[in-house]
Amino acid sequence: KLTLNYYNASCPQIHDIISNVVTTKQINSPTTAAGVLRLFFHDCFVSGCDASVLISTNAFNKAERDADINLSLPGDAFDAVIRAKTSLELQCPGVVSCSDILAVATRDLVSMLGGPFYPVRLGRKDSLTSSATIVERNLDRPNASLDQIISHFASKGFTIRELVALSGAHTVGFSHCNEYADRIFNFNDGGPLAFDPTMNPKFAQALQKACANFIKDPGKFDNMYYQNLLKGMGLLASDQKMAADPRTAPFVKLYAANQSAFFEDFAHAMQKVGVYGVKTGKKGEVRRRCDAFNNLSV
Ligand code: HEM
Ligand SMILES: [Ca+2]
Repeated sequence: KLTLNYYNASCPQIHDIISNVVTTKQINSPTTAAGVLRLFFHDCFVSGCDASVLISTNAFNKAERDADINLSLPGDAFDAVIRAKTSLELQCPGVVSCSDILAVATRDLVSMLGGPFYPVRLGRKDSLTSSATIVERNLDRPNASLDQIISHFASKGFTIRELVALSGAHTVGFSHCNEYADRIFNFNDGGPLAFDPTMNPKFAQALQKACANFIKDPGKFDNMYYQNLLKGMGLLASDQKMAADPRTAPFVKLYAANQSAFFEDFAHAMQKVGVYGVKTGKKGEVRRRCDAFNNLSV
């Protein structure tokens, strides 16, 4: 139901406006791109790509963004979308949905980091609800088993190959220490410096020293993530398991060896994420502000 030319008549400048705003934002705050990519994923996997993650909590409702797993989504990512919305409201008031902005901004930022460019179909409506309570059951934690993650992705219609390709998003951005501390300290109660044996020992020891915000390569979207997994240098336990498991390892090896194959599969899977659970027609609205429903009494 979504189309490439949805705003051709109502807001022909949509692509220029979004791309200008997010480019400026990315230059001033280089962590924006990874943040927006994660924000998009956390939006789409929780009740579809409908900007439900952008809603602010108020006295009557604890919104998705205040669910524990979303607290580490960076403010700069939200800010990028809000800035694009502000600019669009000046040029084409009340026309472009926040969920479409998030989808286009994500694509623009991925390609700005050197990742693939892919078409984004438009016409999503924004959600009429946002509830913190449904978030955790729709997103995986790094300590989930690969069985859990695979079956969760399958339940949303994503194949194992698509799971491995989408996880390549972890080639950019960073992870807070608490997300992998259980792998580098006191692993299986083996003492304070015991680490997960699937990790490269030098890597584990370096992380123990530096256990702070660990920068991978926030600046570039490439297939390093898969090459690192093969060297035991995956940060998250869930990622590292993909290099060892026979169901996922063939794809990890393929993408580590062949960046074009990764880009092609990633681009395809991102388009699929982008139409997951979208709302059209009366099932949603075009929000005036991305952080609040139009009917402020709900
Ligand atoms: C398969 C299950 C997944 C798990 C368990 C997972 C878990 C995580 C965790 C724990 C972090 C670190 C957060 C922090 O410390 O702030 C992270 C970061 C990130 N995730 Fe995932 N993730 C998964 C899938 C995905 C997918 C499918 C995408 C996008 C297509 C994605 C995009 C990102 C990005 C871009 C970051 C870096 C964010 C930043 O630098 O601000 N993740 N993920
Ligand atoms: Ca959503």
